[in-house]
Amino acid sequence: MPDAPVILADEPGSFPHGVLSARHPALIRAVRDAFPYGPDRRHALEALLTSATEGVIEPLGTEDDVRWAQWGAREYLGRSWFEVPFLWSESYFYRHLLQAVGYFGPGPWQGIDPFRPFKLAELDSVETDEELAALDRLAGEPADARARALLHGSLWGNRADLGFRLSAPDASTAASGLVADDSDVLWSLLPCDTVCLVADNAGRELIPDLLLLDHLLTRRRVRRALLHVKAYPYYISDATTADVVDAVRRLTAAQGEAAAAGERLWTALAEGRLEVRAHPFSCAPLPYADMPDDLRAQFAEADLTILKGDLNYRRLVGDRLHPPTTPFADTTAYFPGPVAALRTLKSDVIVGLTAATEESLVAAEGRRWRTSGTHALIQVGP
Ligand SMILES: O=P(O)(O)OC[C@@]1(O)O[C@H](CO)[C@@H](O)[C@@H]1O
Repeated sequence: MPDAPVILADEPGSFPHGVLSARHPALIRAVRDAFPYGPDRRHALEALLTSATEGVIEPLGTEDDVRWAQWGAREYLGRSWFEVPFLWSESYFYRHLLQAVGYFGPGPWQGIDPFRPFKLAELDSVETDEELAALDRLAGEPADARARALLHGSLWGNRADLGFRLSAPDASTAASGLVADDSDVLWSLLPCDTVCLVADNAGRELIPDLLLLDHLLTRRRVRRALLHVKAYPYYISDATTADVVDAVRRLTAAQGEAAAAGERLWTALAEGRLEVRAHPFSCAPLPYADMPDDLRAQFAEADLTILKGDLNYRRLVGDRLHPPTTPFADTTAYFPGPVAALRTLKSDVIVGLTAATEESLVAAEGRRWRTSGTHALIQVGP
């Protein structure tokens, strides 16, 4: 449904309004408190706090303004953050946040990921220890059962999103079932030559993503894997190349099966059977339907592309209020090859449900199922 309404954040009480009015200020404060930034950076963060909640969208004042103009800024500068497409304003907020902390330099804070302390804390957590230890128990299972467990590990790892947890203190609420499950179609596409996984969050999501890729490579379900990460820090916990390195190191430093997987992943990276890519469009405020030709060609190289997470889903099907029964294949027909979405539901966008599933979710939860992170889906198209 390309004509379904684009999601804005202008309605108080709505999910997107809450992200801009509560999550973003909380994030600015968390970043400010996580680093001994000097007065200049603190002042810039305060200014962003005011702008993002009460002000209008302003240029960056750097050469990156040219790229953002091509990505839509021409149309949105001078307008309230709440009145432009939610996907756009969120993305631009993160770009401004990097500006405020001096990430793009020049200066002493150049290249310092403002979200790194949160990512590292997660890698060091007891939960990560437990998840890695569970791999030893999985080792005795038949290959099929192991594969399915690893797929589900990667899927539910998407709940480990720091942005989500900033505004959802009850995020540990037990997970429920899948609202759509095309996993049989996904498995039917394997074995194949090249799988591409478009990563989402670092830490407790990236580790199971890597374990899934390790399994596919080791069991010869794929010959090579392409791992797309963000070109720079984004949406708090989104994975960059540095986060891939941290995750693989975390695995190699563990015990048992986790350490063995870490060693294999290290070797696969060194041999090019696992290749990390970071395209600038990974941080664009636009749907994948607008992807540039060179990225389209990269996805076309793959026999299967797996997109992880909520934001990638919004970008894949379009950040719009689609009727939930819109076929997933209709919204992804433009994608240059078979594409799978693995996502926990953390925003209003949803397609590909049966009428009965939508009805029972609404009857049980009103609108909450769309954003609570307790439901998940595996959808495959086109
Ligand atoms: O892409 P992810 O990490 O699964 O989720 C990102 C997210 O938490 O951020 C956005 C709101 O800020 C929503 O798309 C979603 O709730």
